[in-house]
Amino acid sequence: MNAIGLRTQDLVKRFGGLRATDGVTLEIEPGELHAIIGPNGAGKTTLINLLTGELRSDEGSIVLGGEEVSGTPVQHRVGMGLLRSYQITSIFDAFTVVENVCLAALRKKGVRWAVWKPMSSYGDVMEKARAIIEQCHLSDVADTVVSNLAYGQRRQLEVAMALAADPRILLLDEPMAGMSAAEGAAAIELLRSLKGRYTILLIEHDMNAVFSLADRISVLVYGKIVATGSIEEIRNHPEVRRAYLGDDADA
Ligand SMILES: Nc1ncnc2c1ncn2[C@@H]1O[C@H](COP(=O)(O)OP(=O)(O)OP(=O)(O)O)[C@@H](O)[C@H]1O
Repeated sequence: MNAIGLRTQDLVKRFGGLRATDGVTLEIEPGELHAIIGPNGAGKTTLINLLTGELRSDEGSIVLGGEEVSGTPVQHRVGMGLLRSYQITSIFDAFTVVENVCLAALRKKGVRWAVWKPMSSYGDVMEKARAIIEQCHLSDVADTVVSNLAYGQRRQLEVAMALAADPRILLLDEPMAGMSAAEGAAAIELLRSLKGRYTILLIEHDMNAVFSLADRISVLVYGKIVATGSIEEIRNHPEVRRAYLGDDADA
């Protein structure tokens, strides 16, 4: 397994007087699917931005695959295999699905795409792209121009493009947001098929998705982790029920 782990210790991010990340200590094992849940404004996106390097922490450490990375830029962490499913690379609407996945793979290899060369001339990359597309259940639309995709397919493509860059740890920020029930079910299926092969940090509001996929869950409230544990432990945790699920929650 190529997956790497991630640890944070006493991580702090302040916005003026607000501690959006307030002493977060997390330990994510290689190959684990670890979900982070929490109410709106709890600091989930801020935490992801600290992990990718888009934001700089004020205090604390981030250790990726054994290396302290808290002072390093985004590209260094991408080079270590830390990939975020959106934003890592822009999708070209006028290109097909397979062309977009090829571009993501080429970028990772440091190869610049020569516009006058047909994609098919990048044989090995094309082969890899097709395999990833199949894995992401996008084969039927592989040669479709992205602007014609359904919303859910576009979100699957974002994951496919992250996979094309050979991730060792994937950060997924609400991958099911805005999806229909059928699209959400397809996305859950995709994530299930990726489980164990990559380390995955999943931020998701859809509790069905979280409870059906996560190995462990951490609950973030006002910038602090109030609980980390298995699905059962989180479901039954009194503070979690009070702060997040609602005291009468039986979900
Ligand atoms: N750049 C910023 N400047 C000032 N305050 C910020 C900034 N970014 C986030 N915040 C504040 O930090 C807190 C955490 O925000 P964050 O977006 O990380 O929460 P979240 O858990 O991702 O929320 P949501 O579930 O609604 O996406 C919020 O109070 C937010 O208003």
